[in-house]
Amino acid sequence: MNVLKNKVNISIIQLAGSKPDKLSNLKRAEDLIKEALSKYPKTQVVVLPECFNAPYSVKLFRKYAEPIILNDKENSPSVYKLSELAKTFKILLIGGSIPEIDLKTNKIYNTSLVFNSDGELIGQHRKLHLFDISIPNGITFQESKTLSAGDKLTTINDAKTGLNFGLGICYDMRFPEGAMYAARKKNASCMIYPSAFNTVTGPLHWHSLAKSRSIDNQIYTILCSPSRAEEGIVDEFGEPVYKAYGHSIVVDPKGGIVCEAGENEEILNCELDGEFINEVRQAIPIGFQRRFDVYEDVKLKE
Ligand SMILES: NC(=O)CC(=O)C(=O)O
Repeated sequence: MNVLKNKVNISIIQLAGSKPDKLSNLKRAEDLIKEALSKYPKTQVVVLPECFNAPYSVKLFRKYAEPIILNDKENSPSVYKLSELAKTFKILLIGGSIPEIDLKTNKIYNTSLVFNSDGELIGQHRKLHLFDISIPNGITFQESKTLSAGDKLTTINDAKTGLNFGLGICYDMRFPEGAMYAARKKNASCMIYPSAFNTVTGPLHWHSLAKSRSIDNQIYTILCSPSRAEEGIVDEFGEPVYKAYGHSIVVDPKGGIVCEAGENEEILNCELDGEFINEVRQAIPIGFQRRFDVYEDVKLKE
């Protein structure tokens, strides 16, 4: 089966770590999307990083959270802006992630929204695996203190670009089942993870995880991070809350790095090529060679 019929051109925007002013974060995203399209006019898909509209901070998620209401600039300014940008620039926009409040339950989620080139919301992923870790002399982060976890895997098929992809957020990439489900069950050609690793876990695992998700499933893996400012991501008092790793990256189905950013604000651009996926799968046909007679099939539910 042809996993991706036509080549798809994608720009990955390594935005500056978010500042306390939400509207200026949205404006910065708009400016860099404009820049991406003027530098790379063939761009069909744009990806933004995790928590691109607010400081990445357990204490601040609730303060910055907004409900997902369409066409409501006042109450859902980020949702409004993402839809407008997708429509204005005629792009499939993977809108990083934003803190979301569910007004029925009052719960907060870390949510990625996807808009097609008509500005329609075609997908929504709530971070499934919350980033709760404690590395001695390294970093402690407990998203579950204020966030709730999503309860669904997400794959999205965009009819206009022909891109069929799995979507996860950051820590989700550490759990291979999401990528396996997207690639094996849903025929996805890539996994896209808006992310924000840090300067402790980034050097440890960022590249290896991107390569693993690609090699295991013979798909493209796209990680989009905020840039690493000297002072890191700060709160409204200028206190550092998080230092993002940077190094946004695209890994191909063979495990090769297609492009990688440094630590500063930067725009990556490349093409996703379905023919290359086919070539890799023919050369190393692991898709047909699984030994479910020896080990049980992984129970990937619909
Ligand atoms: N920020 C995250 O969700 C994940 C992360 O930094 C890591 O897994 O490391």
